[in-house]
Amino acid sequence: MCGVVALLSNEPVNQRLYDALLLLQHRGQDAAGIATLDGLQFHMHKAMGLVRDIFRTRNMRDLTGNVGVGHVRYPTQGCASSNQESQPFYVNAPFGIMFAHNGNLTNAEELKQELYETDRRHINTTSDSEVLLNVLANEISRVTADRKLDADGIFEAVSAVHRRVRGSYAVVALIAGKGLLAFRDPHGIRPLCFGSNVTATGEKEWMVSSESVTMVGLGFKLERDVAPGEAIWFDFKGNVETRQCAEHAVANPCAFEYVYFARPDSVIDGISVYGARLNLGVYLAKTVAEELNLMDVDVVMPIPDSSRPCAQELAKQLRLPYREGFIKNRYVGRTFIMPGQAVRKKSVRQKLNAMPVEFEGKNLLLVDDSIVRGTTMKEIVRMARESGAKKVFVASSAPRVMFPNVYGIDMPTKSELICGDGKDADAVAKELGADKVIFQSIDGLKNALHDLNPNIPAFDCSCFDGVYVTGDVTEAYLEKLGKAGKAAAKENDEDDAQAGNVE
Ligand SMILES: O=P(O)(O)OC[C@H]1O[C@H](OP(=O)(O)OP(=O)(O)O)[C@H](O)[C@@H]1O
Ligand SMILES: NC(=O)CC[C@H](N)C(=O)O
Ligand SMILES: [Mg+2]
Repeated sequence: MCGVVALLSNEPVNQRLYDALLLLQHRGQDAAGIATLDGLQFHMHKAMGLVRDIFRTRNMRDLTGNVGVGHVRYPTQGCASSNQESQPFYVNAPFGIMFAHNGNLTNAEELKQELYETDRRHINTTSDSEVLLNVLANEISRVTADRKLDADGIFEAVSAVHRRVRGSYAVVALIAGKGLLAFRDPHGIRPLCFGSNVTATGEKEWMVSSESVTMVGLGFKLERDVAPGEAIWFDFKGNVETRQCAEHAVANPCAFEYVYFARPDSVIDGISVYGARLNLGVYLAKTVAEELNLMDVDVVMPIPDSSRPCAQELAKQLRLPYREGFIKNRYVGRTFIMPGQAVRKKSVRQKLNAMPVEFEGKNLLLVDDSIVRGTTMKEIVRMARESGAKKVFVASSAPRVMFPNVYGIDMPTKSELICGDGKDADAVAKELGADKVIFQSIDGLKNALHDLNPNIPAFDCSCFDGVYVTGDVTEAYLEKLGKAGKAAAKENDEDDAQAGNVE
């Protein structure tokens, strides 16, 4: 999962793009970048690392201009440790395009070949985002071969992109001298919204962003989500046009955004992420009440951070005391989105500390938002026992994660998932060393989200139910992805070992 943002104003945007990226940091911790456009000249600074470490005053000073795009990266394809693959990406023709992408293409390999053989375009990295940019550039080139670029031409190009590209993509693209384009894949798997503000001189300025939290943080009014398949064109003359560019657009937003990825204070496709997490607690409480004798539970305890709203609501529903027993070191980032398994493991230990007073002699019901590889929960159960817990029950607000995710969450192989081999809850409990493990049901997850926006026909729940909404994901593709994922994981672990990040 990555974060994208774009700003179009009549005032400088560098500082505000930086502020927006800080608010999107939870979506990607590996690399970040900002590009601005000043007249016809792009300025860019991108590097590996966290936003606050990458941008120095001298970099910020160089990012002049009143329009720009930004990106925080959590790699899903290509090389995690290469600055070459951090975003924004740039192509100089047609016009000069600066581009940022959140998502993952499922036909990137075929497109790469097609781009070379047919469109005579070379892709120099292993990033699918560079592929997507070149498809877009090629289609804009084709449309403008014999006419000037206008909104119709832009929308025609995006329609062609939708016809050629499969997978998930939420995109912002800045075209030199022309305008700012935003579009979302026909299933709307990854989030994208836009908002506006009035500047000191009374002119309207625009922001496009992965999450609405940036609108609130920067004083913009959220207009709405970009619809699945829709494109929005903000030209530099001040016109804004929107069009549905997909033939069969249907909303299938990713359920995992609500479970874990997005910030709780964002609203995605009309659903408050915080509200979704509370409601997941309501449904999870029902399952817990069926499967556990509540007399056996002394306290409900969250695993900070993401599970807190769910755990609080669950405790309220079950009329059980809620206690914080794990204290989080606020200087350690999210562990799930770190690229190597060894460093993830080490970080869980650095990140969470148990307070014995909340554990000694007690039966705990630990609540986490998800158990994916089991890295977090294995350590947590061990720490709970070491701190004197009597019984350790575990509940997960997400169902069992059994299938790889191909739409922008880095879990490409079944073998790395604790439930990838179909393990049931009892077998998971054994592996984690817990007395019992209870998972949310898939219906519980779907209902918890549907309750909050019945207009969404279906959510992408592929990592839970194996249903891939784009319809093109084959066993052969998953096998190939698995192999690439394993190789990347090995490389990341080796890099971490070399850098001394792990023992
Ligand atoms: O089973 P695993 O593979 O360990 O993955 C699941 C865990 O990872 C995430 O936490 P993370 O530390 O990334 O972020 P958080 O602080 O937002 O909870 C998530 O909230 C779970 O705790
Ligand atoms: N998580 C994402 O959105 C990643 C974007 C792109 N696929 C990359 O690997 O850089
Ligand atoms: Mg967590």
